[in-house]
Amino acid sequence: MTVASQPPASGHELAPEGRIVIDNLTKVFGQQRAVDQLSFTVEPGSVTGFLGPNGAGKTTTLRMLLGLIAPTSGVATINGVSYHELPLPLQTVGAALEASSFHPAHTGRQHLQIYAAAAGLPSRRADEVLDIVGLSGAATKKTKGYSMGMRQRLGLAATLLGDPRVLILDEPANGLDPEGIRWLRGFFRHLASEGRTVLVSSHQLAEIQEVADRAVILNRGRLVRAGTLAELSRGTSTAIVRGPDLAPLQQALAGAGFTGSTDPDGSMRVRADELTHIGHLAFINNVELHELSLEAFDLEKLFFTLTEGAHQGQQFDGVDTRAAASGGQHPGASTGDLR
Ligand SMILES: Nc1ncnc2c1ncn2[C@@H]1O[C@H](COP(=O)(O)OP(=O)(O)OP(=O)(O)O)[C@@H](O)[C@H]1O
Repeated sequence: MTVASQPPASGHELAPEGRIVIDNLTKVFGQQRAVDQLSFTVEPGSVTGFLGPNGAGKTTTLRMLLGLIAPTSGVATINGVSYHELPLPLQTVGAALEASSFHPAHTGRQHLQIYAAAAGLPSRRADEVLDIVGLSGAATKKTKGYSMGMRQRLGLAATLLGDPRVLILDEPANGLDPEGIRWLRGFFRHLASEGRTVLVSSHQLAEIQEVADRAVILNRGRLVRAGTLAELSRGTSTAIVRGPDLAPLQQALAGAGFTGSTDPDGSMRVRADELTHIGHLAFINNVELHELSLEAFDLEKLFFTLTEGAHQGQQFDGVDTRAAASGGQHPGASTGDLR
């Protein structure tokens, strides 16, 4: 598959092709601020997870981006213009916002041919996109006999019909088994390596960690954090410290500006990207350690830390971890906020 060459939009030649810009976007439904002064950028050549719990405002944001509803204020652009101003929208953006429904008596090929015809695309595109998603073997099979994984692939195939530079997909990993997730990861990477923009919304954070290299995290309509997964993990890693008497170390850590909490079993969880400083403080304070380890990065845990402060342990320095996560610093920490 090759990247579609798009003519630059007249008057917007400077806007990088495939870039999505959400700028101060707000949507109010009655008393509800579904999306609240949201700003972030999605760059081409990457897979970006658009993450948030149910009701965070993901779908509302994507609907505004795709021109399906009007913002209360702010703008959402693709290639520097709103969706309605795109000269070739279907060849620029492929989107699947809700779980695709298929006519059960149609074959996969027929389903795609209908979409291709509606978009003014040649019928042969149906077979080309079936091939791209690995469904050629099921082209003549009725969709009622498709597995969940095959349905997901068929939905993806439909978004690829116009060979778009930008892909916007809602929960594409839903219902996929580990093999399906592995395939999806390779597929997204391939699309991104061709220079496409892949924006994938999900509340399944563990799955997104497998497929995305960047993430935009949303909660209650507002941006919580945006960056590469590596950047997001920096400054939010947790060191686990165990020992028979950690009180002197806890005091030393708080004095050195570390934040964290103590668990009921006496162990400590300390915000840190590496262990040298903590190990040194333990050494100079004569504190016996039974464990000093870094917890593996887990997007799901990060998300709950950022949005709810899910860890229930007692804060040992009085600093709310959410404050630290949204800009506070401790030695070796980075906010990871790219905006
Ligand atoms: N047309 C509407 N009228 C009134 N309220 C709405 C409308 N659409 C969305 N909302 C509200 O806006 C908030 C954000 O909803 P949205 O569907 O964008 O969230 P989401 O992050 O996509 O959630 P989910 O993962 O459940 O799809 C919710 O509180 C929802 O009830």
